[in-house]
Amino acid sequence: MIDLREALRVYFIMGSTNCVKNPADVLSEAISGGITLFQFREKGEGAFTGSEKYALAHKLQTICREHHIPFIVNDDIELAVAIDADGVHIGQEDETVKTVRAKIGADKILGVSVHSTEEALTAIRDGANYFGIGPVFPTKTKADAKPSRGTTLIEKLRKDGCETPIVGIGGITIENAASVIEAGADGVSVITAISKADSPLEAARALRNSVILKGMVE
Ligand SMILES: Cc1ncsc1CCOP(=O)(O)O
Ligand SMILES: C=C1C=NC(C)=NC1=N
Repeated sequence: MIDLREALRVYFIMGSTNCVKNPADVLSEAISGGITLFQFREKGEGAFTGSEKYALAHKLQTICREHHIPFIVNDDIELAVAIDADGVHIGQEDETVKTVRAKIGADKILGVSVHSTEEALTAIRDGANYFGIGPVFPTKTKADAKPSRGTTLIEKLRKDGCETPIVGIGGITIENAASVIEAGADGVSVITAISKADSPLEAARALRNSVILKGMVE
């Protein structure tokens, strides 16, 4: 298993509907800019389905493999298993953590979105490897996102002694990313900040510089 705390540092998420340019080009640029992990999230209005979704997933997975970047699939467990993704990310409304862990096996990465201490405890008990916590700041990307809550829950979990790797999500930009790390998250995950940038490469690089602690190995 990779060192998840490091892998979560600059966590890029996207699907075809988030991109202005060709998704493969956006991902390649983001990797060149220094993202540390990628999540394929093909969801919402106009998203691919079926064989087109599989084809795009495989194409983006190939790019990640070439650069040794972990490839995570959002929600679609069947797809993740079919293409041997490095892991999956699920929300509270998807299958249970227990069921998903059984389907993907012990050595895959399993991320879970949590919105409370109770959800976090259950996720850990059932085999989650990291938490996605948000929306931290207001976001327009996820239509049904809960109200943004800042870094309150991240700080609370850390104060209560939670050691589980955490990534913040929701409205994170180059300007506010450092505050999410300072609150105790191991990394930041973004869609818009990179996928809609004129230069996804420059955006990824700037985001990385804002969250990589000075002195850490580049
Ligand atoms: C998938 C998801 N979950 C909570 S907010 C969000 C969307 C984050 O997108 P952006 O980085 O563009 O705000
Ligand atoms: C909803 C989400 C929350 N957190 C992460 C990391 N990914 C997601 N898709």
